[in-house]
Parts: sequence; C-alpha cells; structure tokens
Amino acid sequence: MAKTSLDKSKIKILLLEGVHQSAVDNLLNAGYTNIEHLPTSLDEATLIEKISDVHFIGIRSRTQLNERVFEAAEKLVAVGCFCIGTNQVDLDAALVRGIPVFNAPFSNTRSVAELVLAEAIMLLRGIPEKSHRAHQGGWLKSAKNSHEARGKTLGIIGYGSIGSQLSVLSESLGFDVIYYDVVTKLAMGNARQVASLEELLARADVVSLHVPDLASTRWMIGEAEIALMKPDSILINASRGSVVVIEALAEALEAGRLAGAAVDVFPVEPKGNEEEFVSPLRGLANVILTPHIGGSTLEAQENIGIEVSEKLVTYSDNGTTVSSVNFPEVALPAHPGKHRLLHIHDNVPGVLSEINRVLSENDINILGQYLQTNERIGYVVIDVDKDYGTRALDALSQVSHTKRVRVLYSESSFQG
Ligand SMILES: NC(=O)c1ccc[n+]([C@@H]2O[C@H](COP(=O)([O-])OP(=O)(O)OC[C@H]3O[C@@H](n4cnc5c(N)ncnc54)[C@H](O)[C@@H]3O)[C@@H](O)[C@H]2O)c1
Ligand SMILES: O=C(O)CC[C@@H](O)C(=O)O
Repeated sequence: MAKTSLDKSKIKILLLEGVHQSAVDNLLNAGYTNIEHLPTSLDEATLIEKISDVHFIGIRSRTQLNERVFEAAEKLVAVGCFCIGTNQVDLDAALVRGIPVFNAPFSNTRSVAELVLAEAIMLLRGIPEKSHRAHQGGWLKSAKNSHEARGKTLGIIGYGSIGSQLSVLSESLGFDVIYYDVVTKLAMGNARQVASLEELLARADVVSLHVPDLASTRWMIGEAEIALMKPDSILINASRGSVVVIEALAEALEAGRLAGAAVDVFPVEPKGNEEEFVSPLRGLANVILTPHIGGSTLEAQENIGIEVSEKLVTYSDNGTTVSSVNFPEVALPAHPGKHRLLHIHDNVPGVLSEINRVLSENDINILGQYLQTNERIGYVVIDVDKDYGTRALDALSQVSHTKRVRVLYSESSFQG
C-alpha cells in the first residue's frame, strides 16, 4: 500500500516516446519541475529499473506497461497515454494497484480521418504505383484502374470518433457511406448502418477499419473476410495491427484480388526509427505503407500534450478522475481552504463505514465526501477542515482493503 509524503517539486514525471513539448510546458506551469523527457520508448528491463521512483508516466503506443512493469512501479500514481489507444497498458494491473490511466480520446481523430480519406483517393487512382514508376524514370500515363471517388461506396468498420468523422468528410467528396458497428450508431449525413460485417464487405469499394484492439476485433479481417470483398476493392487499416491478418492481405494483393491497400499499423512494429520495418506488404504495387503516423500531426500532438498533461495535473492537484479509462470517475470541486484525503480500496462491503469510523475516532472533521466505485475498486474523496498532519494518512492506511492513500493540501501540494 502506497503512502508517502511529497512536495510537488519532488514528484517525478517520466515522459517517453517524444511526447509533445506542450505537455512539459503545462506540467512546469503547474509547478511540476521534476520531469524526465525522453524521445523514445524503453525496453522492458530499462523501464522496470527506471519506473521504481516514478510518480507519473506519460507514454504513446510503443511502451508496454504490463504486469511486470506495474509490479516494479511502487510509487506510480497515474499513467497518461498521449494517444487514443490504451491497449499497450494492462489496465487491470493498473486498476488493482489503484492507478488511474488517462488518454486523449479525440485529439488526433481529425488527423486520422484526413489521412484515410487522402489514401482512399490516392488508391482509387493507383497513385502509389504511378508515383513509384515516375521516381524510377517510368511514365505510367493511363486511366486503366483509375477511378473517381464520387459515387463509390466507402464501408467504415467501427463508427466511433474516427469512423464517424471520416464519414462526414468522405460524403462531402461524393462517397456513398455505409458502416458496420456492434452498437447502433446515429448516422452522420446520408450514411447508412448495415446489419453485418459480411454485408459491408460485399458492398464497399473501399473498406476502412476503425475499431479498437479488443478480443472481438483481433484478426477480424482474414482470408475469409477478404474473399467476401468486391474484386478490385481497397482495404485501409489505420486502427490496430492486430485487426488484419497481414499475410492474408498480402496474398490477396499479390493475387490481384484487391486493387490496393493502405496500412498504418502492423502486428509487429519497429521499436524505433532505427529498426528495420519487416512486412510481407513491402514492395507490393498500389500499397501505401506508413509508420503508424495516422495521428502524428503537429496539431494533434500539441493538443494531446495539453489534454493528457492537464488530466494528470488535475488528478494530482485535485483528485478528479473524469475520463479515466479504467477508474471510477469522480468530478471534484476545487478545495480552497480545505484539505483533501483520497482513499482507494478494494470494492468490498464495509470499507466506507470503516473509513468514517477511523476518522471519527481520530477526531478528524469531515466537510464533504465523494464516493465512486466500479466492480473492482472504490474511490473515496474526503474534504477535511484542517491539516491533521500524518494523523489522517496513518488512520486511513489502517482501514482494511486499502490500496492507496493520498493527502492534497489546500494549496495543492501533494502527498501520495
Ligand atoms: N493510426 C493511428 O495513428 C491511430 C490514431 C488514433 C486512433 N487509432 C486507433 O483507431 C481506432 C478507433 O479509434 P476511435 O477513436 O474511433 O475509437 P472509438 O472507440 O471512438 O470507436 C470505435 C468504434 O468501434 C466499434 N466497435 C467495437 N468493436 C467492434 C466490432 N467488433 N465490430 C464493429 N465495430 C466495433 C465501437 O462500437 C465504436 O463505435 C482505435 O483502435 C485507435 O487505437 C489509430
Ligand atoms: O502516437 C502514437 O504512438 C499512437 C497513435 C494512435 O495509434 C493512437 O492510439 O492515438
């Protein structure tokens, strides 16, 4: 059970994978000065060594925060994923240790949608091959296999933030949009939801994937699904590398079953820009390969830096967990003049009454109390009228099933 006492300047923040400078600036402005900002991810052994004295970590998609890493992260208070996907984090391992995980669910949505739309047009015109030939001194001037987007059917799989934004942009260019989602979703514009994946695959000229990495989406597009796609259709994947069986896609492209593909995410991606990219798709005609940069625009990265660092600062200063992806969400008012106790515990009956009993026995006066639980943990926030020193921290630590206790002083310094 974590229970330490720290001044803001001692709170150690580790930012990996070239998280945008906007995050560093934001953290510094909020008084967090102990920041290590690295341009790459770290291998597991190095990360395990480094994370032992880290209070907040910021990562993107490459850093794997697994059980072994969390086991070593004795002081970790919260995780910031400076991206949309959180599949690189063992959310359960974080939850059981009382560690909330935050992300930026919308900041790069537009960047991905714009890239996919551009790729759809490029692929319909056979541009990758024509451009490649021209670079080699060739001249492939021909209208063969070259099509307008207007009137073609775009099939979107996963009609969430990115899928629905893509829907709006591509309709404005004249695409007919259909989409498949496991949830009934309100259609944007004239788009129509179809009843099954099979129907979408059979009808679309361009299929674009925008589902999260889940057990149910893993390898959802394989040989059988590609066989259902229209001859000479196009597949785009900017979601996760685990969604498409890449060998099946390569075979279909080699056999001329599909007219082209754009792939941004791969089952195995290089750990850094120096490592070789290996894929059966390399060298295939009319295939756009991009190094997982769907969300990598300066605009998106700056916004993500601000959004996620704000969430970390708010949690650290105030205890608010709104929009955490794994934690009970509590929206808390500011607490001027009050001290705030945070208590994270296993969600079993009786903990709240024990907390209140312990506080009462220690003569600690409660001004306000907030509780939220999920299936696994409970998160109680208690505002008290004065600084009870370590008395409150010690009292709460004795409550059975306690995972973590923190004190936030009214002037926002932190003890965690
Ligand atoms: N290439 C990149 O750089 C990049 C950037 C941002 C996001 N992404 C990835 O894009 C994906 C989508 O992001 P988003 O923000 O739109 O997510 P989202 O959660 O807003 O939307 C996902 C949608 O998929 C649907 N869905 C889930 N399971 C499904 C299934 N089996 N079949 C059909 N639909 C299903 C959900 O109901 C939801 O509507 C995520 O995997 C994310 O990690 C990639
Ligand atoms: O920036 C990244 O590394 C990941 C981008 C994207 O896949 C996301 O999940 O937002």
